[in-house]
Amino acid sequence: MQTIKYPQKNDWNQILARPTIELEEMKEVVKQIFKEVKADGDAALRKYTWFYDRVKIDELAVSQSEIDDSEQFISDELKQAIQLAAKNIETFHKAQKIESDLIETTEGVSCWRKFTPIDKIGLYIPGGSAPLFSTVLMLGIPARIANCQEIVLCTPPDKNGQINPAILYACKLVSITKVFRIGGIQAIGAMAIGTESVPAVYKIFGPGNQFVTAAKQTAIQLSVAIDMPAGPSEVLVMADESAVPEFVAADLLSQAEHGADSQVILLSWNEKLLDAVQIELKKQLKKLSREAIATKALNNSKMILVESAVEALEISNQYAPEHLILSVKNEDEILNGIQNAGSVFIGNYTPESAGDYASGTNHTLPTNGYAKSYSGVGLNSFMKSITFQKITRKGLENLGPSIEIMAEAEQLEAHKNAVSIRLNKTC
Ligand SMILES: NC(=O)c1ccc[n+]([C@@H]2O[C@H](COP(=O)([O-])OP(=O)(O)OC[C@H]3O[C@@H](n4cnc5c(N)ncnc54)[C@H](O)[C@@H]3O)[C@@H](O)[C@H]2O)c1
Ligand SMILES: N[C@H](CO)Cc1c[nH]c[nH+]1
Ligand SMILES: [Zn+2]
Repeated sequence: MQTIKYPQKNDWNQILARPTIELEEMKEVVKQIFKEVKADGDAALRKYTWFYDRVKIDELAVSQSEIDDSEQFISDELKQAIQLAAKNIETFHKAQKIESDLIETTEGVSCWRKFTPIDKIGLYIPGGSAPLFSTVLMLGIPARIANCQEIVLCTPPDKNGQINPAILYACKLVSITKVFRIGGIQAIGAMAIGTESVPAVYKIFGPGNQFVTAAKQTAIQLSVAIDMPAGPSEVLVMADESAVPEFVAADLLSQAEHGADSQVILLSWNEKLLDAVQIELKKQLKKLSREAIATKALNNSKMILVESAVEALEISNQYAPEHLILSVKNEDEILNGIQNAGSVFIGNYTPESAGDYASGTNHTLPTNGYAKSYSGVGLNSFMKSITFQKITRKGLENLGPSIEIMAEAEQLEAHKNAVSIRLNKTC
C-alpha cells in the first residue's frame, strides 16, 4: 500500500480518487441489456446469465422446496449466528419507526403525515465473488418491518446454476419467496422492467459491483426508485498512537478483500503507526484466501501521513467514506466534526465487520463519495409519507388572505379564486 507524506490540500482529490470504471462505457452496456430485457423478457435474462456468469438457466425462479431445503446444508452454528444478527438488525430498525404528530400550523389549519410502505420492492443480493447472505437480512428485515407487500429478490447463480444455501436460509427466515437466480445488470433490468417470470417493482435496493450500481442508476430513468449508489466497498481508518497496528491492518484488509475495485485509506499523524501497519498488512495478507483480490485493492489504496487530527478530519469529510473507523484516544474531538460518512466505528474493539454482520446497523451504505448526500438503508427507505391537511372555515379566514396575495403575485388567478370563492360565501 502506497504511503504519502503530508500531501498538499490541492492534491487530496487526485490522491484519493476511487478506481472506478468509465461510467459512459458501462452506461452503453446497461442500455443495450435493458433494451433486450424489455423486448425479449426472460430470454434476455438467460442470454446474459450465460454471457456473464457462464451458466445456462432453465428455471429462473428458485422453487419453494429449494428454499425450504436450504437449512439442511448449513450448520447449526451458522444458523444461530444468523439468528443473532437478525435479532439485532430487527431491534435497531424497529426503533426507527416514526409516528407522525398532527401539527396545527395556524389556528384551524391541521397538517399531518402518514407513513405507508412501498408496495413492490426488489432486493439485489451480491453473489459474484462472495455470497452475501448477510445482505438478505439487511434488506429483508426492514422491508418486513415496513410491511412491504411484494418482495422480489435477485442474486447471481453459481457455476451450477444454484444459489448458496445460506442466502436461501436467510430468505426463509425473513419470509421472502420470490427468489430469482439472476445477477448483474440483467437482474436490475428485470426488476425495473418486469419479464414473464420477474415482477416489476417500484424501488430497487441493494449493493453490488460497478455494473450493478450503473444499472440501478439507469433504472431511475424508468421511474423506478433506488436506495442509493452502493458500489464497491471502502473504508477510511483514522488512527493515532493508541491504535493497535494488527487491528488496523485487519480492518483495512476486511474491506480490501471485497473486490479488486475496493479502496481502503489510512490517515495518521503518527509515522510509526503507519510503518507498523504496513508490516502487519504484509503478514496478514499472505494468510488470506482472497489474497489476490485484496492485493489488487491495496494497489488502489493509500496510507497518508497528515499534520494533525484536524487535517485528517478535513480529508475524511472531503472523501466521504462508506465506513469510517476511529482508532484514536480523543474520539469525542473528532466525532463532533464528522460530516460525511456512511457508518462510523469507534474505538479499538469496534471492527467494521461488526456492522457488516451483526451489531444491528445496516451495511447497505453509500460509496464513491455519495455519503456527502445519501444515508445508508434504514427503515424509512422502505416507506414513503403522504401529507394530509384539514382546514376549518376559521382556519381559511386566518390563512386565506396570504394565499390570495401569493397567488396574485404569481399571476395564478384560479389559485386565488379557489380561496376567495370560499371566503366570499356565507353559509
Ligand atoms: N456499498 C455497500 O453497501 C456494499 C455492501 C456489500 C457489498 N458491496 C460491494 O458489492 C460488490 C459485489 O460484487 P460482486 O462482483 O462480487 O457481485 P455482484 O453480484 O454485484 O455482481 C456479479 C454480477 O456482475 C455481472 N458482471 C460481471 N462482470 C461483468 C462485466 N464485465 N460486465 C457486465 N456485468 C458483469 C455478472 O452478471 C455477475 O452476476 C463488491 O464490489 C462489494 O464491495 C457493497
Ligand atoms: N462491507 C460490505 C459493505 O460495504 C458489507 C458486507 C457483507 N458481508 C461482508 N461485508
Ligand atoms: Zn464487508
